[in-house]
Amino acid sequence: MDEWMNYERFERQQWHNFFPTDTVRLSQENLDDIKSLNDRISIEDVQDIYLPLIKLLQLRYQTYLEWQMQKANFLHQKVERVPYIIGIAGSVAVGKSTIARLLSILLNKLLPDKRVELMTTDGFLFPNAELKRQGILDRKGFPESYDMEKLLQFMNDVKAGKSVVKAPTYSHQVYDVMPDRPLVIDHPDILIVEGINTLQLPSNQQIYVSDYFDTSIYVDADPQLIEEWYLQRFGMLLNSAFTDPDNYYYSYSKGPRERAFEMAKKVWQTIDLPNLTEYILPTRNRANIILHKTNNHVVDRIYLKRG
Ligand SMILES: Nc1ncnc2c1ncn2[C@@H]1O[C@H](COP(=O)(O)OP(=O)(O)O)[C@@H](O)[C@H]1O
Ligand SMILES: CC(C)(COP(=O)(O)O)[C@@H](O)C(=O)NCCC(=O)O
Repeated sequence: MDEWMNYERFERQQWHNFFPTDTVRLSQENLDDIKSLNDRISIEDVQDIYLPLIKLLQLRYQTYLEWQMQKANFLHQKVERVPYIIGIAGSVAVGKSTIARLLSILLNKLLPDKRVELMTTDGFLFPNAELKRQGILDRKGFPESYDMEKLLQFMNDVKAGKSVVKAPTYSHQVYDVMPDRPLVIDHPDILIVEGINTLQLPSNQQIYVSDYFDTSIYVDADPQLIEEWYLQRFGMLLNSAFTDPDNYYYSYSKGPRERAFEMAKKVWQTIDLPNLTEYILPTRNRANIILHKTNNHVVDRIYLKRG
């Protein structure tokens, strides 16, 4: 069966024409925020792709608020403010967290009176010590390496409107979870949840994390390009490790650079690529929206699920 049959496909120019963004002026402050997030993000992409996407998300959000009100009236309940949750999935290093942060800047611009928060599911990985104990350190990122029960409980608490919910965090530099640095989510209007596993069915649970999503986005690209982006990011991690003995990559940064890159290439080939092929890519067509990227992270087409 054609896995694309329930999607409509839009080319870049066509997508841009749905919402000619000459009408939205990004302030210098917005541009500075975007550039400080990642100075390689193309502002043309922001105008052509992400602003129309934000407009679409805004329309979905308005419908959601309306539905919350209708439902409460029907059930004779008080209208509660329930966070709207946007999920972002895709391979390691495809650019999920960059897009998540960009969307949060743009949502703040378009909906200044709404509070937007951001979290990543990396924090729900088991600590390295536990992965070692189970003999699965080389399976980091695979479904069994996450505490999915804890993640589902987190999603449930947020959707139930609990006011202060803590999420554990992860550091790429330390290469481990940071139990002392939880992220506090305090009843946002919109929560963006980003992670490779956000559209997966946990192996030992019956609930999908995405059951809590009001919109889901899958970021897609050719695995060969993603490998390139993975190695570029590795290069940046290596550069910043040089002066920091606590950094996981410190010893690699002191040795020959080619050796470090050989190691990173091997990690991509033996861990992240098989994870993409076996567990992440098969979740692609659960997403409402698929963003397809080509060279230099440029989005060349977008798919919208019908209905
Ligand atoms: N739009 C973009 N333009 C340029 N570089 C990008 C863009 N998005 C991501 N990157 C770079 O690609 C690499 C992977 O991005 P990241 O957001 O860390 O991916 P993920 O969260 O999916 O692992 C990083 O080095 C990041 O700076
Ligand atoms: C922590 C991660 C699973 C999360 O992925 P990301 O935030 O990069 O999308 C990944 O970065 C990772 O560490 N994978 C294990 C193999 C590796 O070192 O790349």
